Amino acid sequence: MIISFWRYSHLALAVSSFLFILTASLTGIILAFEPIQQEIESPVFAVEEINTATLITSLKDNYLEVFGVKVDNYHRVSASVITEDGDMAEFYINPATGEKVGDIAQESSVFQFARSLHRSLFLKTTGRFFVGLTSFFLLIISITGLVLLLKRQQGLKNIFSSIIKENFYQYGHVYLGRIFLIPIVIISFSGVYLSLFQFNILNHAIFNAEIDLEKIQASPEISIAEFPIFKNTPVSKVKAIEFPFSTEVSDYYLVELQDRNLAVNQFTGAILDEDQSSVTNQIWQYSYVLHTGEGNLIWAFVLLLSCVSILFFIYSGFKITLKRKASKIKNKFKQADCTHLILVGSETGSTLSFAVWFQQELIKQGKKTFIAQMNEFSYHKNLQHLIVFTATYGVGEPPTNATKFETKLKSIEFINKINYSVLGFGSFAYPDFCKFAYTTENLLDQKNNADCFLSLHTINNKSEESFNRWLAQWGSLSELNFPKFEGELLSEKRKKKTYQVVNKTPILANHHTFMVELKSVKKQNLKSGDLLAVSPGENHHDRLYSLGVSSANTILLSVKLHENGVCSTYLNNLNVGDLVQASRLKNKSFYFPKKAKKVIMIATGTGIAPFLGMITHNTKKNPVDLYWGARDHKALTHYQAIINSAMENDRLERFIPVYSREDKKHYVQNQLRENIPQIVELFKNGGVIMICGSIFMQQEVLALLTEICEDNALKSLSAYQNKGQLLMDCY
Ligand SMILES: Cc1cc2nc3c(=O)[nH]c(=O)nc-3n(C[C@H](O)[C@H](O)[C@H](O)COP(=O)(O)O)c2cc1C
Repeated sequence: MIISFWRYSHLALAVSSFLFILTASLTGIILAFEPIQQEIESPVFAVEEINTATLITSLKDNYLEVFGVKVDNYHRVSASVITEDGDMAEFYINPATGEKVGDIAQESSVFQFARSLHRSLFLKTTGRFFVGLTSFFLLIISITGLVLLLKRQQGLKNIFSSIIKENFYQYGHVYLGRIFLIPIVIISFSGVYLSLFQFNILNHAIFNAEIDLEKIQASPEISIAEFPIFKNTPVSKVKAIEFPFSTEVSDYYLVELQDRNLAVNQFTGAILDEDQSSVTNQIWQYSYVLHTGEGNLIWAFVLLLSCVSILFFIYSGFKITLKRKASKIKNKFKQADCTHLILVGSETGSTLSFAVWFQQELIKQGKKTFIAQMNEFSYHKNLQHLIVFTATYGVGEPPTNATKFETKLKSIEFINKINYSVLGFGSFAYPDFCKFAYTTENLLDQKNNADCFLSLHTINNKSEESFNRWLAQWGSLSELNFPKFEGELLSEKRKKKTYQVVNKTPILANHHTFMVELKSVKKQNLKSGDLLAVSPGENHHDRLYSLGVSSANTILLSVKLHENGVCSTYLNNLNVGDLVQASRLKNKSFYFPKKAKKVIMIATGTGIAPFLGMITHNTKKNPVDLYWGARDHKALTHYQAIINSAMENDRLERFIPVYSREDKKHYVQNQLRENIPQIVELFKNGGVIMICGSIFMQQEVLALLTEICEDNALKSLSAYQNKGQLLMDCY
């Protein structure tokens, strides 16, 4: 696995503190309910509108003696008093009347348990230390996460732009990271800050009133109701008041306000001493409220959701890491003995998985092959073939393990002639598609003794089909026969199901196409656009087909019979009633849009199958145009009835067949060019373009769409793709 400093720090800290973070989040979820419960249960008094003078007077009127009052973060006022019956008691009061409104309840044992675990893991000082350290780790994990997010989204200004989907866990990790990053930074920072007090690194300043007792006056005495400081201070600003112990003039009120401490003469109301609350204390107060959610229902709820999100981050983070760890660089031979060298530029490991597979296949074919990261490039005179597999990051930049490649290459002289081939991995969603692969090819181009064996091939979104096309070309040039790369899609152990053939058309002469209709033996919910991986037998790999769902809810497959095609031959030999083993792969990114003012479907050949299903089930009668490219009108034979029925039922507005050997003799992209205003309208109005069929057609159509976007001052095509206005399933 190859990772950058930020990714490594993010991962290493998450792994090392995962058990503590897990405990803190689970207990945090429980504790978040406490302020929610308190907030709901607490009697509400308008403490902003009641002044402290009223509070003190009413207490003095109601009780024999008052020791003190406290106002908590929920704005509940409690008093410690001697009642008329002579009992010492502490309870909640109405601040306006001084009357008792409720007992101070014992904290529930669930919250007590969760709090102890949350604060000290039941390990006293050692536990508190680990909890503090965990908060610190969480803070760093959040900061490194932010850096990774900024890199992924290409800067702050794009932070809320749509996220490029690679898989569910990666998408969820980034999506929720964006939402919960700030609350988690606040939780972790406040946690660290509160911990500093536990270890006396920071201390609460204690207010020691400095008063010259000789000079305290008992006159002019005024009633408490007239004390300016009490009259002008609402109860909401008070944290605690300690009442004078006796009626001696040297005893005074000790008042703790939100922002300062005061000593107040009990006869004259004069302020005897005053101390601003220290910054440390104030930050403590904010940290405490932000960390616990006390007194703010909405924030408590945010804390609850943040703790739940941390659980998701832990789970999805591990899923992502395990996936990335799947491929590792391993070498069987010494580099000096190898004729083939594969260099890999990969940040998150997916390019590496292609490269490792290719290395193994070359070795199987008897080629001594070495694999290395691009940064580790070194030359040996036995080298004949240099194959570079590289991803692109940032704005067309190299992945972290390829940053030194250019310098290394410049310092190398190829003593003997070598052949090089570059394979670029990237995504159309980025403006600089596979740019670093182009840079690499240019650099190699300039070297002496280096010949281009196969010119640059680019792969969008880790497309296995596209990789297989490169493989076939590279194989034929080097006279090697490679099996198909079937990557993770097919290597995953999926459950196979049994399907029965309910219909099969004969082969269409000259076109070699046929339709198969399958029905799942057990009930299954399928959607047009899903993929069916058909098993042609034990010794063969599965083959993927885009499926359509017919009006009778059967699976429609449109198949082209290939001369040596194991799976297409297998399907063609089936008879009605035969059973087929296959598994369904959900392909959510290629479903018919639920809401779209207009849909343009573009297909060639058998790529029409999912669209046949989609138009059949277009019950809302959304306007759909279907462009379909084929050699001649006979190719339509199998699909004609479905298309006619969809048009009659207004489920398909326009069907535009484009025949390359008839009429104008042109291709779908030529036909689309005649309808540019309609495409511009569609992009502007949130319509959707769906493409299914050959990669060649896809590339031509994408080139046209890019041109249309540029010429008509629209957004970039990748922006529409990110918004789900361009859906593709090409092979
Ligand atoms: C943050 C980020 C930036 C990217 N930038 C580009 C880019 O500029 N051009 C491009 O073609 N692909 C870009 N990609 C797509 C990756 O190159 C592509 O997903 C590649 O298959 C990843 O390979 P890896 O898993 O081996 O690192 C980017 C991906 C991410 C996450």
